[in-house]
Amino acid sequence: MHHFYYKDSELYVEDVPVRSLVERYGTPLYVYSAQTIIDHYTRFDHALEAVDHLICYAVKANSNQWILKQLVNLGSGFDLVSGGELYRVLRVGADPQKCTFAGVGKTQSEIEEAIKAGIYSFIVESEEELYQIDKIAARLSVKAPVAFRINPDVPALTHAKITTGTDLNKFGISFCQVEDILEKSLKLPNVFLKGVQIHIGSQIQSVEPFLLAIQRVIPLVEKMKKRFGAEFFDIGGGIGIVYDKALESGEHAWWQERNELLTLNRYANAIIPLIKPLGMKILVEPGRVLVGNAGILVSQVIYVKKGVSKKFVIVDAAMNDLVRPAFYEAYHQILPLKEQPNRHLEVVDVVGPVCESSDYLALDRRLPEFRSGEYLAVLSAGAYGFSMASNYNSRLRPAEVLIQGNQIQLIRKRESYSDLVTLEE
Ligand SMILES: Cc1ncc(COP(=O)(O)O)c(C=O)c1O
Ligand SMILES: N[C@@H](CCCC[NH3+])C(=O)O
Repeated sequence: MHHFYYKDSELYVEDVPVRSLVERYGTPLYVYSAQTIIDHYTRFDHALEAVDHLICYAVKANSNQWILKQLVNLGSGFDLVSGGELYRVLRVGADPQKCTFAGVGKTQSEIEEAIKAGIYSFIVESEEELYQIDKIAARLSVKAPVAFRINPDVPALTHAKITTGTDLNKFGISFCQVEDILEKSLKLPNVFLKGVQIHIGSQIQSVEPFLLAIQRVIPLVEKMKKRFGAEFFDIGGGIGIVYDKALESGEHAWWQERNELLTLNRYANAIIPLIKPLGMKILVEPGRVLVGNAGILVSQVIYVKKGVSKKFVIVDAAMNDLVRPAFYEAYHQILPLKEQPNRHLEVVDVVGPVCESSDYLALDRRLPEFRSGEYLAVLSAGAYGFSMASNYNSRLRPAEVLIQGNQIQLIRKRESYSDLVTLEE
């Protein structure tokens, strides 16, 4: 579900023609729909209403302050993985008591910053980290809240690079080591057990891996509640979204819930019978499912090149702007800003100007013929799009605009050449 659709053959975001945005702000340009984020958050919140819950948005998915502000206004908490993310959420008025701090490599200064900010809980990923938190908390004369991230060793049935819950991954404490570390933690004077967390991966498209992981850890979670006073069970994020037919050309944007999709309701209905009997506060850490389909990346065709074996549509957005295709062979739907029903379809690679053969947005994609100067939209780019962007090849990172109804807000300016070098002076 999202608010991108065609009207009179023009691509719109909410009440605004995308064309008017590129004329004003240029390309490449990230365009977000605020209403889509609000709708997703609200749906998730309703879907979980049978349990005492807190949604902690995974800031890494899209960390623009104005996006975070939308989520603060909705009452969201935040899942953080760095001091930088903590800094961002505090700046936009997030309640630290709704923030968790995960990540395998929290530094001393990050731990200190999080304790001083008064976060709800650390999500501890190793024994050494636990001792470090205890030591820093002692120095600050406080008791720090900790939750253990259990690695349940289950397959997430997703891309290997975004699987996190098996013993081959660096994340969490192995299922079989948790009790031993828990016993040790009880002897530490400056930490106390607040909860348990799992997060098995990202872009998961069926409910089974979630069920398997939850079922696997439930006996341990119960024990941690009854014997050691854990108050929350954080079941992580990872819910996948639709990338292939995010918007069917010619159709209205409100795509129907299709049977095969892992919808928020389906997810909630499947897991609630398992977690409700625990009587604990349930945390979820969604990133992609809240913002993924709320953003597009708009780009202009620079050249069309007919090679011997392939035809290349060369655009002004590249892997530095959206790395997912290069990094995960990810599929993002591509649409013209202006529908041209009379154009014939052809198979092309849509590529950027970066000097890497993996710099592509689409490979062997059947698309309506594009001509230089025309615009296209790469859909479902709201999560892990700008937040993973870089300045590789000394390219300037794109501007970002947020739309709500007919309101247009430039939420990040396009970088300039001087931005590239200011920190080197
Ligand atoms: C600890 C943790 N929580 C939440 C998320 C959010 O994941 P997703 O965007 O797939 O919901 C991630 C990223 O995979 C993560 O590492
Ligand atoms: N960055 C990844 C997801 C990883 C999520 C963080 N653990 C993506 O674009 O799909």
